[in-house]
Amino acid sequence: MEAFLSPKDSARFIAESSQDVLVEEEGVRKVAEALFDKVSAKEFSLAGWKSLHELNPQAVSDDAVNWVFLADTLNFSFWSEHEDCKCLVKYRGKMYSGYWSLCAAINRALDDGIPITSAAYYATMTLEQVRHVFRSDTDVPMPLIEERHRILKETGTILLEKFGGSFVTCVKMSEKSAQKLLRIVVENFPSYRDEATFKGKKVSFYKRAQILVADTWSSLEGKGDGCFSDISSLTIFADYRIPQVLVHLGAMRYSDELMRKLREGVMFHSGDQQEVEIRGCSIWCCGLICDHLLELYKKKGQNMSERINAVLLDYYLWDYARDHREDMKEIPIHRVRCIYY
Ligand SMILES: Nc1nc2c(c(CN[C@H]3C=C[C@H](O)[C@@H]3O)cn2[C@@H]2O[C@H](COP(=O)(O)O)[C@@H](O)[C@H]2O)c(=O)[nH]1
Repeated sequence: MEAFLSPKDSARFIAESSQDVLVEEEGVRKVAEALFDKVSAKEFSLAGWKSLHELNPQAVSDDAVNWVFLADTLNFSFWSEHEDCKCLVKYRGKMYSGYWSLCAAINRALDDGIPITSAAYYATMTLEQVRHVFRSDTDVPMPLIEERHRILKETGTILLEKFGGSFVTCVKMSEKSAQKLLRIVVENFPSYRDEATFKGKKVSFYKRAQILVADTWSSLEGKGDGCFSDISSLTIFADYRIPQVLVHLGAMRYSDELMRKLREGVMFHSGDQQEVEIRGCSIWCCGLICDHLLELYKKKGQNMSERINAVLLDYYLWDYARDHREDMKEIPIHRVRCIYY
């Protein structure tokens, strides 16, 4: 059976023949220049994963790694039909939305004595128990709750049967290689197989698998079993926020026809040509921004390959998108209900 192209090779192939999404070279250059001074900021650092996000586990521990595995197994599809009518989770007096509503629900369960990050528990949860743990504090439930239940059962059972119930086993098997861990995840956990066919070729994005490797790296602070020698080989994580911010910043552009569909709130399906073009061009665009940033520093005699990679660029742009919702409201997200992002 023909193998899937890697996310990086998929992105190159998609960007080369994309019809409705364009990577703007001039825009890429401008974004790289604008980020030049940001690279040394905490928002562009590995430490930012903990210091900027109170819901992320702060310890370096097996429990933290299993927290990350649970969160990234369910890290998909939080967008709501109406911005003012969405799932919110209240945790320690603060309301959280989107991805952070998932993290708040996980931490709320742990505080209530529910061992939600233990595979032995989540592999056998009933749908009612899943609804309770991930309940919203508004009357809008978290999207795709039935799918989340199915995936918890499937993923928890595999982790118990093949890896002793702990994602730490997978991390140790990866022998400090991000690509090896990525392969272990995609080969063993079906819900992470974020793949498509584009113009006759088998392409991959592996958004949740790649962010799982990245969040594991961050949680372990890039040390010990998390000292991945090839962390820079990962791409950004093709979700629905990164494309929005790239278009907002002028590094990427949609055709008039695609922009019209996005503005009308048209629903796309995972694997549609325009959806694949949005995701593939986002990955390719961010790879060019990274290359340009490294080049700018190289011209100043500085090798920044330890400080600039797609993971840190992604985290920075995703957090930027979070903090600039209002400024970006003219650029609609592309709407897909799927388990991949
Ligand atoms: N590319 C990229 N996509 C990311 C993340 C994260 C969470 N990462 C945090 C954890 C540590 C880092 O420091 C980040 O702060 C979630 N997502 C995706 O976004 C969407 C949710 O968006 P909204 O509805 O606005 O919450 C959904 O597809 C989800 O899968 C990321 O980092 N990069």
